[in-house]
Amino acid sequence: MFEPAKTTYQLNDGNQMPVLGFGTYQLTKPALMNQSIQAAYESGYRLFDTAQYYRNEKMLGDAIRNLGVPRQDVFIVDKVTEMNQGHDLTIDSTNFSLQQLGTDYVDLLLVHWPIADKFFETWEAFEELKKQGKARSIGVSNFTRSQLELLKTQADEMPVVNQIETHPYLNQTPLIKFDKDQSIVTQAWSPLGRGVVLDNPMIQKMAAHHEKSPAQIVLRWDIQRGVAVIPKSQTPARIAQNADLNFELSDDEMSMLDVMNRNQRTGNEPELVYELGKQYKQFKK
Ligand SMILES: NC(=O)C1=CN([C@@H]2O[C@H](COP(=O)(O)OP(=O)(O)OC[C@H]3O[C@@H](n4cnc5c(N)ncnc54)[C@H](OP(=O)(O)O)[C@@H]3O)[C@@H](O)[C@H]2O)C=CC1
Ligand SMILES: O=C1CO[C@H](CO)[C@@H](O)[C@@H]1O
Repeated sequence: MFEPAKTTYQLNDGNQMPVLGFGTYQLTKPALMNQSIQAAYESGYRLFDTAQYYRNEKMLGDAIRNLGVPRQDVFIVDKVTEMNQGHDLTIDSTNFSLQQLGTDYVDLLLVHWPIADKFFETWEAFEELKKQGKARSIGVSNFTRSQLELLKTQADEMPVVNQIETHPYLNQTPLIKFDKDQSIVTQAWSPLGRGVVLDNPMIQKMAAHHEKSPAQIVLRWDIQRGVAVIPKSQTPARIAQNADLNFELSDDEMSMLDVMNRNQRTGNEPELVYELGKQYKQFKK
């Protein structure tokens, strides 16, 4: 039985993280943010995903406070943007993010993208923020296997979450397996491929069969393959629909979804972003 408010993954640091979360990228108007967070909370979402880059932390913090629920009832994910990486900037910008959100801690703090020239010092700052209780859990986003292996050579503690782009057209099966072997929970960003995968005829056929929408099929596939999801919608009916995942895909349906991969990204290629950091390091020498 999938009950959004109660279904969680056990993280490697002992904390629990909801399997379902709500993405807030591009929600930049207070009224729409309020309405969307209210609808999401009522539908059972407890995790809310933001980033310094989204310029909406204050708005999200206000919308959460407007719910009138205890702080511990929600799970806030924030991310330190490329520009704010490095030891001191990570600490300072996170303190500013906490002020913007109006909270003493985030439940999960992520390195938004791996940047070569700030790689280890950023993570050191993350470990300090965790010790100070400002981040209950620490993780990364858009890290490849080789970047996780590199981090392991110096990290005192490894990330507990890797938030990556994954959907049926970018299934990321090898990285998800590697994450799992390292006790890292994979969280899918753009789980709906920003809408692109919803037109797939085979997904539509499965949706008709289950009397569900294509979005529900894709989100259910993620949950059944052990991946956490953070779909975004500003449409109340879709917000509710994306949390209504109480059905099961057969093994055959799971296999069909598993082989739709086209290596098709909606966002940046993590290795390229990382390499740019390397080039910048050379340039500064
Ligand atoms: N770590 C990272 O680098 C990144 C993290 N993220 C995070 O992941 C979240 C989700 O990814 P995002 O890029 O927003 O894309 P999604 O894959 O969640 O797709 C969002 C789009 O799908 C539409 N949609 C939502 N639900 C349905 C539905 N049931 N039926 C039809 N269409 C639907 C939305 O429309 P509408 O809103 O109009 O309803 C919107 O256009 C972000 O909001 C952000 O929090 C995203 C990108 C990168
Ligand atoms: O979180 C994010 C929102 O989307 C952007 C555009 O694709 C990404 O670059 C960024 O990582």
